[in-house]
Amino acid sequence: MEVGFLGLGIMGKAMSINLLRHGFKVTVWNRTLSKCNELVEHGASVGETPAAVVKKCKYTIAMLSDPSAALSVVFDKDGVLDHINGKCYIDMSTVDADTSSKISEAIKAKGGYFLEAPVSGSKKPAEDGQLIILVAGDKALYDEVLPAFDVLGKKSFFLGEVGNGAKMKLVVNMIMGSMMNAFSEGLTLAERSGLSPGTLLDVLDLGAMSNGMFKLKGPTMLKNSYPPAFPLKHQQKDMRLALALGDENAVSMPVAAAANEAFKKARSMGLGDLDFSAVHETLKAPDHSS
Ligand SMILES: NC(=O)C1=CN([C@@H]2O[C@H](COP(=O)(O)OP(=O)(O)OC[C@H]3O[C@@H](n4cnc5c(N)ncnc54)[C@H](OP(=O)(O)O)[C@@H]3O)[C@@H](O)[C@H]2O)C=CC1
Ligand SMILES: O=CCCC(=O)O
Repeated sequence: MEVGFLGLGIMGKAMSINLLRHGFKVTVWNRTLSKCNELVEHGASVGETPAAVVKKCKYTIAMLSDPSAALSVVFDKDGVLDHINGKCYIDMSTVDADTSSKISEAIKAKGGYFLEAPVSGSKKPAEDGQLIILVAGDKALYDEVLPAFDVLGKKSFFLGEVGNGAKMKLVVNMIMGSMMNAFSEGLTLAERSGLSPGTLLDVLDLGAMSNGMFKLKGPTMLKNSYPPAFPLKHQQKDMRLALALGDENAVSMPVAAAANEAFKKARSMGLGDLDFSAVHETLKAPDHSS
């Protein structure tokens, strides 16, 4: 199967390398074109523009930072729409349902086929083909591209009409962002009250709250180390979009709202490009206890 891939950030790079490793022919494009060079070393071809990639490939996947990037790649000059007639577009970026619907409508109006397919799972699962893929849109296209989803992920869910994949992803990340803040507060409280935060990790791991995120991020957070797997600026974008979904549906989300404030504070401290676990740093204000 020949696929195009737009967006070679942390996720897009890992996903496209994984596709190449599994025998897919991949043509890549990235806004900063120099980032394509590493993919060429892995066997990819390069398209000069999103339009050129779509022209060449029957299926094009996108993995872009946010709604504005996702819209720009489709609607701007030399964008996806130029050659979409008869072609298939799969947007795996995390965006809101409105953005996804706008893209879907425009693509269908030009004779193309569309799926939204945001993912749960981060850099390592992307490298290992262990993502969880939240798909919605054209069911026939979903069935057609299952071989690619099977390489990229350990499980895909077909959720019905466009928007449902985006909403599911935002709900999941809203929970994750809130949990990360509670976890950071717990680590800080343990330390400041004279307990060993390392022992707290062991206690948590043995009980009902044991989870992959605490296990993965806890040890690095205790070392004040936040190499970006999921950049904090993207987690804050997801909290913002999830809160907007809460507004639309009159769902009160005080915990998520507080978590969003903490991520905003972290961004204002210049931590946006670090891993989202760097929200831990917002709790390290000078200690006035003595
Ligand atoms: N990292 C993670 O763990 C996960 C991320 N996601 C989601 O996946 C998406 C990508 O995340 P990730 O790879 O981490 O992000 P990165 O910040 O590493 O990469 C972002 C990508 O978007 C491109 N981009 C940004 N703005 C524009 C624009 N205006 N026009 C065209 N391209 C643009 C960047 O291009 P350039 O190189 O030129 O800047 C880059 O290729 C996001 O929606 C994120 O929320 C989902 C699951 C996990
Ligand atoms: O959107 C990013 C999700 C990161 C994860 O699921 O670990």
